[in-house]
Amino acid sequence: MITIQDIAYVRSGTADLETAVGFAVDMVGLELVERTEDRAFLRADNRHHCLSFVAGEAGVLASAFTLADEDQLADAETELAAAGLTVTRGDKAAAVDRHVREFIAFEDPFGNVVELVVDQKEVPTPVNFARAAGITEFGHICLDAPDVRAAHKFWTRHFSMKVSDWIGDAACLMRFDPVHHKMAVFKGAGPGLCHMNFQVASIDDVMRSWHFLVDNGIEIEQGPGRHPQSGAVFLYFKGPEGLTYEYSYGVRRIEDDDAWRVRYFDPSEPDAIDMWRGPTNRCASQPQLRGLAAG
Ligand SMILES: CC(C)c1ccc(C(=O)O)c(O)c1O
Ligand SMILES: [Fe+2]
Repeated sequence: MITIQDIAYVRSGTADLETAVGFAVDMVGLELVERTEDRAFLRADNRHHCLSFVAGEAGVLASAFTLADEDQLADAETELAAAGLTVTRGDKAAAVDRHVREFIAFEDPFGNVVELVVDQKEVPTPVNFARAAGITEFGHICLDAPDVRAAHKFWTRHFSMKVSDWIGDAACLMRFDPVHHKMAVFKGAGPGLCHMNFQVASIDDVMRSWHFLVDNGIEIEQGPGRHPQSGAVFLYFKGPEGLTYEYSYGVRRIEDDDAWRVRYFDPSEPDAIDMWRGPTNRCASQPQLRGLAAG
């Protein structure tokens, strides 16, 4: 069993570094910590970065989680290889590029590239947010997979993850610490990053950002709304090259694992992911998920 310590970062390719960075800074509000000709690193909290862009082909390159130390990394390497996965150890230059000491990479059963890292660099100075979006931290990663049940099996068999809630066969929300979920899987045609989430300090922040993003002509995918699963007030919006960002406020904590009863939400219900039943542009390509699709 591989014990996950936390989420680390999303690494994304971009065919237009300038635009990708401009959006992450000016719209999302992240701090640009480092920029070279073909790289950019952005942060939302004390992690050196939670999002990096690499100039090249557009699309997510990897999603990363931290492990406690090298021994755990070596054990993870052994366990995943024994499960039949191809596991690659990052070389020194690649580790430096990720601002971690060591890492391994593998593809989940659906082709999502996942990196497990040790000693992600911590930056203790307060974040110099580019705008007052109220971001408090990098909240969660949501991956796409065509078979959410199989993805749940993979993540709970090999990793210290527990399901918090199901949204039918459309989504599985998982936790590895008291936060309701820091990892989710959403039904998609293939691998991909469904979205990356940032927690904000108040409902006012969500609502203010909604107006700000609309005023700036940004595509709102869904929200403002309230997720019945985590209880969080949310807003999804689209960045360049299809990268979806989510702000949310008020995610539930599960302090007593034994007392938590996993719930099952019916994705065909209109309030499956939004108790406020607001409109959505989400899942236009998957009308079978009626509660999650444009209504
Ligand atoms: C629809 C997606 C997977 C989803 C569902 C519920 C929550 C939540 O309860 O906070 C999310 O954050 C989601 O992204
Ligand atoms: Fe989310």
